[in-house]
Amino acid sequence: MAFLPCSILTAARITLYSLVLLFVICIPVTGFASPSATLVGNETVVIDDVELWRAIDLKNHAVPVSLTDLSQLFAHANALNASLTNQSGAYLARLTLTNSEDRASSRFFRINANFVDIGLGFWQSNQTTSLHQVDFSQHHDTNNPKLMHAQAFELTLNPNESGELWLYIKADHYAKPLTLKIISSQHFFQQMFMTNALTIFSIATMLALAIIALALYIKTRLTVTLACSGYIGLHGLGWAAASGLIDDLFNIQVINTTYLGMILFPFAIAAACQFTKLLFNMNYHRKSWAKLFNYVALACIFFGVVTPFVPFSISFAIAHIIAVLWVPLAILTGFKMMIFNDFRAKYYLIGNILYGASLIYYMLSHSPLLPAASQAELVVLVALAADCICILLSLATWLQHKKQDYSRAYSQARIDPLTHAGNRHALNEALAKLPKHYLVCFIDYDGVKTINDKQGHGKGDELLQFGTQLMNEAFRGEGDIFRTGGDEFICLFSLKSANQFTPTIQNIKQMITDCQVRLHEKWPTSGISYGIASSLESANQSQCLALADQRMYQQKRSKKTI
Ligand SMILES: Nc1nc2c(ncn2[C@@H]2O[C@H](COP(=O)(O)OP(=O)(O)OP(=O)(O)O)[C@@H](O)[C@H]2O)c(=O)[nH]1
Repeated sequence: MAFLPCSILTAARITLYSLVLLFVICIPVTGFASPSATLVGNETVVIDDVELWRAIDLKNHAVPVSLTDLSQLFAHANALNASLTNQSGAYLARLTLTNSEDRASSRFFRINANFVDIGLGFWQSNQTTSLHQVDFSQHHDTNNPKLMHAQAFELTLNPNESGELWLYIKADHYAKPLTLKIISSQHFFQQMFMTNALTIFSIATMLALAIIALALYIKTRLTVTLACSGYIGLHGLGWAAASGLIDDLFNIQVINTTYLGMILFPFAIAAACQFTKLLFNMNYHRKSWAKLFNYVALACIFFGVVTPFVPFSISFAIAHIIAVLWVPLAILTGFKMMIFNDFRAKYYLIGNILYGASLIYYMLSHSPLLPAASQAELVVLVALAADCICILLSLATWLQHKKQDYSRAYSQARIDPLTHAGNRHALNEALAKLPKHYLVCFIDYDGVKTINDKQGHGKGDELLQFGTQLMNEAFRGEGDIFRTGGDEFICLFSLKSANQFTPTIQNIKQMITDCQVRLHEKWPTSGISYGIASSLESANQSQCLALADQRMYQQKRSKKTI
């Protein structure tokens, strides 16, 4: 009986020690257990970044080149408890892969990272000893698919082949969860087409609109068009860089161009501030608003200059804080301007609401609220392209109204407000355009002073208006009439050849006689005195005008002496 409690105690001790030992052994085993994937048919496998990547000490390691390097790095790597979003540095992943098919299976491995300085894949098959290496680094991915907003490489597994895929990645910033998607060729090419087509279309739209705005600036020299070009163009260039398009097109080795998007963004917003200020004429109508936009623009330029010299994660944060502050400011401005009945606000507001909505989607896609939201960058990019179209439309509306204002001012400066005949300014322009052969007719109304004195100035005005109307009707299509003084008018007739002089002079005389008859019916005490001179009789226009004036006075004098 004494033995029993002792053996039970020992057994309990052994069991306890075994459990502790098992627990101690299991911790690292479960902690470092590699995820695995089995390739079946066309199925897409998604591996979450939290369970995939292990953090490597960034400073004390060399880029792995062999299986031994990989194993050693992996042994000292730290498991992650969180997503790689907003992290930076070097990470390693080990994944057990099995091709369950009896045929070779080709798969694309899509790593959800925009910015990648070093990206290496190593395939160690269980069936062979050689280590197959693939480089998907941004600078060396020449043999890999050119996929915007992410990195990808292809791997073909033999029938029923299995093994381990190692992934080594290093970057200054991971903007989103570093999910790994293993996709069949069929699905990958579809996705690649859509992603690249939409990205290139959106960026091309932005750059084309920026060129249009720049062309408008060259033609009009209006600063608002230059600010518009900067606003749209810098956004377009920024996205071309951030999406990887510039890297894929030009393969620039000096710098990793994907990082440039964040550096260009503050400058794009500085241009947007100036565009907004100029579009709504804030310098004249809303000076405090103009000041605010100037300060925001200056702050953006400051951050734009600073960003290349700070760690990229800070540049990334600065750019995103600017976006989060800018969009509500732009929407608020659009709303306010709509309240002030400003015609330019319509497109401006629509564009910024679209862009703002896409940014909310982008932020939700990086939060637990909307984890299923995908292709957030693409959504933002397409919305931004639509925003840029709206921005150019608001500029077009601005220019249209400016043109109308200009035409109004132009005609107001050339039209006599009482009679609506051309004024002296218009006469000078018309004289400059006269052909070789022309006729000048000087006209002066008779008895205006008497009408003014006896019936009042209003009646005198009516006489001048009625007389101009009569002559406009009579000369329509043949001559242009201008008011040069109180009751003095000049009519210019352009002729195609010298043999038109005689018939045209006859015609003018007949037309003025007809006008006189109708004028007399309404104003019996008034009349028209006129003198005609031709380019044939004079050496220049001044002589011709003086001759016509002289003849008009001769006629007026002869009337008075009768
Ligand atoms: N109602 C009116 N009168 C004007 C206007 N501009 C000038 N006048 C008058 O037109 C007259 C022009 O002077 P005159 O040509 O000497 O006057 P008139 O009575 O036509 O004399 P004759 O030409 O010699 O027949 C002056 O009395 C001006 O005050 C105007 O815009 N409206």
